Amino acid sequence: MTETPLGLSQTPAHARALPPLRVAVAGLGAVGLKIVEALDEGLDGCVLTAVSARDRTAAVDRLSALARPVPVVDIAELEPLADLVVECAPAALLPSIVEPFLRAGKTAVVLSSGALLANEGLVATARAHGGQIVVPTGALLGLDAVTAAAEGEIRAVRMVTRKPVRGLVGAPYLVENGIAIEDITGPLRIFHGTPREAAVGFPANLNVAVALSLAGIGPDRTTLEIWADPALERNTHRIEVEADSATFTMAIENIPTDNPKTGRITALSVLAYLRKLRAPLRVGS
Ligand SMILES: NC(=O)C1=CN([C@@H]2O[C@H](COP(=O)(O)OP(=O)(O)OC[C@H]3O[C@@H](n4cnc5c(N)ncnc54)[C@H](OP(=O)(O)O)[C@@H]3O)[C@@H](O)[C@H]2O)C=CC1
Ligand SMILES: O=C([O-])CC(=O)C(=O)O
Repeated sequence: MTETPLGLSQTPAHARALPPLRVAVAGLGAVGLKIVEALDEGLDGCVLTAVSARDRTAAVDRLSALARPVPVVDIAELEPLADLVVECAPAALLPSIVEPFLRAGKTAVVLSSGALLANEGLVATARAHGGQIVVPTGALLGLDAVTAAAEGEIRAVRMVTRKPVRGLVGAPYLVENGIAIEDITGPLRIFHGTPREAAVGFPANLNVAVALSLAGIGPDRTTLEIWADPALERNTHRIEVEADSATFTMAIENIPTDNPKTGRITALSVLAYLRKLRAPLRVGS
C-alpha cells in the first residue's frame, strides 16, 4: 500500500491488543482473490479464516501459494468460521452468503449490491439480529459525499456509465431486447432508466449505480444512462448530484481486471474498509 504521512500502514498498538477480526471471502474471482492475497500478506486487525468458490478443487490450487492456508468450504459452512464475510460471488448467491452472518449478528460486506434490491428483507434480518450489511464504495467514488448530502435534501442524482463493449456483452437487457453491440463502431446509448431497472437488466455491471442510489435518493429517483463505447479501455462513471448543501460532479475511469466487467479498484475499496475497522485514525466516512 502507499505509505501515508501518518504511518497508517504500521500496526497500531490497540489493534495488537484486540483479537483480529476473522474474515471469510465468498467468491474467489477478480475481487475475491485479490482480497484473499492481501489478507494473507497481512492486513492490520484482520485475519483470513475461510474462503468459498464454485470449484473447490481449482480454488485449492489457486490458493496454494498462500503463506497461511485456509479452508475452502461451501457457502453454508462459512459463518461459524468468521466474524465478517466479504460477498464477491455471482449476484444470485447474495442471500445464501449474507443471511447466515446477519442472523448471527455479524457483518456482511456486499459487492453484488444490485441484488440487495431483490432481497430487501435482508435489511430487516440485520435489524432484528444486530447484524450489518456494508455496501463499500467499490468501483465508484464519493459515496461519503452522497451520504452526507442525503442528511440534507438531495434534489437529483444522475449517473452516466460508459463501458467497453466486452464489459457489457451478454447482459440480460441486451439479450432480451435484441440489442447487438459486438460490431458497433461508435458510442451507443443502450439503456436509460433507473438503477432498479439496471439491477435486473445488467446484474453483473451496474452494482455501482445501485450503491449510489442507496447512498442518495434511492433506486427509483436516481437516473442512469449506460453507453457501450468501442473506443474505451476503461469502465467510466460520471455522477452529478444536486443538493441543498452542495452541487458536485464526480468521475472515475476504472482499469478493468481480468474480468472486463470489474474494475481493479473494487477489491482495494474493500481492503481500505477492512483496514479502517481497527485503525486509530480513520479518514473518510
Ligand atoms: N459493488 C461494486 O462496485 C462491484 C461489484 N462487483 C460484483 O462483485 C461480484 C464479484 O465480482 P468478480 O470478482 O468480478 O466476479 P468473478 O466472476 O470474477 O468471480 C466470481 C466468483 O464467484 C465464485 N462462485 C460462483 N459460484 C459459487 C458458489 N456456488 N459458491 C461459492 N463461490 C462461487 C466463482 O468461483 P469459481 O472461481 O470456482 O468459478 C468465482 O470465483 C459480482 O457480483 C460483480 O458484479 C464487481 C465490480 C464492482
Ligand atoms: O458496476 C460494477 O459492478 C463494476 C463497474 O462498473 C466497474 O468496475 O467500473
